[in-house]
Amino acid sequence: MTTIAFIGSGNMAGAIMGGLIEDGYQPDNIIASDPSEEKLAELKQRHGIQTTQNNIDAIKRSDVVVLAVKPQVMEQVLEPLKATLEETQPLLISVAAGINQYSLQQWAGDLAIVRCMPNTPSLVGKGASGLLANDKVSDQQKSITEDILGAVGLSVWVNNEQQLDWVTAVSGSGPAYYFLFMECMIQAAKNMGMDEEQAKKLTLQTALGAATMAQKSDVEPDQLRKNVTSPNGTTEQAILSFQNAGLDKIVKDAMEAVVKRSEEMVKELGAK
Ligand SMILES: NC(=O)C1=CN([C@@H]2O[C@H](COP(=O)(O)OP(=O)(O)OC[C@H]3O[C@@H](n4cnc5c(N)ncnc54)[C@H](O)[C@@H]3O)[C@@H](O)[C@H]2O)C=CC1
Ligand SMILES: O=C(O)[C@@H]1CCC=N1
Repeated sequence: MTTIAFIGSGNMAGAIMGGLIEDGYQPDNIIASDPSEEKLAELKQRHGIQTTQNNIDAIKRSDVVVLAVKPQVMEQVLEPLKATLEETQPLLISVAAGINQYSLQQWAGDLAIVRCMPNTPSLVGKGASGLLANDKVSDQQKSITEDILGAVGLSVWVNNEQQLDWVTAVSGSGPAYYFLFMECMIQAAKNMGMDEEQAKKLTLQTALGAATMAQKSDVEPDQLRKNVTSPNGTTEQAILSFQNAGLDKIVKDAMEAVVKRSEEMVKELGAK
């Protein structure tokens, strides 16, 4: 079985590791590397995986290296690892937002690199990832990448960096939009006087029910919405309220802001 090292073992790495183990991946074949003893102890206790504070040691023992540190520290994290990476030639998968293939190749060396944009629902096997390979990635390495990300949800290959920015706007950042919407619904229900626990239970089940219906049904989301919206009924008033507030523009602006920030990050943090 392929051994996977995670360089950086925070939220995103933890979500992928958790999803892999949930899917039956051997914990012995996962190595979490992180400076935080506390995070490593928690991961070891929860998943029984191998842990280390030594990135080089983790790389030497693995076939696939997942880079899951914050974009702001990627360059400094890779600098002391470049020689080992070039020597051992693992498949490198970076999940960092705003760090493009060019920068990764400059900092990590001449390797097979997949730039991946995953999302945190990977933790519960419902991840959605975009993948961009450089020309060093073989078909076999593509299929290993698909197996890893496939174990935690669905994945799609894209052809260029711009398409990966679009993936970031849809699914990378997307879970946060739905969480925000849940927060707003729970708060509004509380303001009406509903018990918080009840509001939370009903809101989450409604989100799950709507997503499951949209995924399982052949009917498009707009028709599913119309099916809930009786003429002159209650839902119609909510939909009108959203439309009058310009919800379509609000969502469009938010997603365009993600793409803009991704492009800015490439300029701010990328290799010159
Ligand atoms: N959180 C999310 O929803 C998503 C995050 N990402 C990307 O994933 C990456 C990680 O994000 P999060 O997991 O949210 O951040 P995080 O802060 O939870 O995790 C980063 C981890 O890197 C560790 N770290 C710092 N310096 C290190 C070093 N020298 N060696 C090894 N580990 C080191 C930190 O201790 C921390 O545990 C980012 O680049 C982000 O753009 C991508 C998609 C979604
Ligand atoms: O907010 C971020 O920068 C990361 C990338 C996508 C989701 N979280």
